[in-house]
Amino acid sequence: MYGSDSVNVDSERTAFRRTEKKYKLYYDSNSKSSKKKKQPRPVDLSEVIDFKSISESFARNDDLPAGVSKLEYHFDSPVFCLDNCPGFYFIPAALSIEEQCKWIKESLVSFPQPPNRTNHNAFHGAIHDLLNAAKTKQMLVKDKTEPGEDNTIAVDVNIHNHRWACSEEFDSSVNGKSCESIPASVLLRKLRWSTLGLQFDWSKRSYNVSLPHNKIPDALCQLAKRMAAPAMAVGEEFQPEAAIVNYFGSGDMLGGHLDDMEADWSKPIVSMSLGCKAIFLLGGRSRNDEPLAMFLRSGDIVLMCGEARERFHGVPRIFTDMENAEIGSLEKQMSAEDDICYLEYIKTSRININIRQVF
Ligand SMILES: O=C(O)CCC(=O)C(=O)O
Ligand SMILES: [Fe+2]
Repeated sequence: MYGSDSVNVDSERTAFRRTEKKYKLYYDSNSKSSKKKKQPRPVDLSEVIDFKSISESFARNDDLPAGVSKLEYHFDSPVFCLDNCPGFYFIPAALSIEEQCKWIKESLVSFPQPPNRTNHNAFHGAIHDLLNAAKTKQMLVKDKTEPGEDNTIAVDVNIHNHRWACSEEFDSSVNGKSCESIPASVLLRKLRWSTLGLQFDWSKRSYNVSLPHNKIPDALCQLAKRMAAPAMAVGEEFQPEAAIVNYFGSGDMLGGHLDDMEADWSKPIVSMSLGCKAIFLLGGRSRNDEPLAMFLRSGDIVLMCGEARERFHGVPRIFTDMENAEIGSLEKQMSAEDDICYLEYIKTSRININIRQVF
């Protein structure tokens, strides 16, 4: 899926890699060394397909650009298809602002909770309550104290060999013992993925059904079933069994890949975008095929099934600047005091939840 081959083996000679480089965030080399704030290298976005403007012009005058069709499907939002890419569906603004906020919060609060795994498991083991710990400025303390020894640090949670401690109370020289500590805010910033439902084992590139897991939460299941419907055969219902939540910060990208670990490719992957706007690349069966670039905004849904699942795809860029991020309505919706931590996070981040039927 996101195997390291996606960027390393894939040389810059492939069309996919060249397009990734075209849109990737680079800083101008001379501005980096200067005292001035570093400036992103300007990028030409004129070839990026914009389904928001396609949708707006369709609503105004029933007009669609060549190669784009609208599916005859009774849905609140229009469902667009690409004529030369069967199995690919784009539903712009499919989620209301309220739904977007709900799923941003869930992605930060409950989705990274064990038994769901995250990229932090490999180094830190299971971490509980990350968002709350970041909100209350705690540190993850890896304690070298032997079990049973006295411990004077304020302890809020005690899991395995690490625990949350208040930053003010934490002193690495407590008891003269060396402790490793990492601010929860740093761990939250470095959260890259979490897996829901059946757990995906990245090292084996397969689902490991023996790992403990919870079912996909009911509300997410219902949403995925509803959104998958335009891509399902008549009379069939999508069965959400696993989901991967991707977290992107400024400069992060998801290299070109195929999602090929699910048994039945006729079933769609339901992929929802939250937060800052991104560029999505939809390539062909080979990395040598020139990919199409399109914007993904908060609330957009993409479905990929059938032939579309054989196409390389990836996310080379997210936009975190005010002008391009396009999260004004989200910011307004999250302006309440209680939501500040989510707002601070999402102002410079994108979250993607993609839901899969595994069997
Ligand atoms: O972030 C996205 O929009 C795409 C995610 C994706 O392709 C994946 O997780 O397999
Ligand atoms: Fe993917």
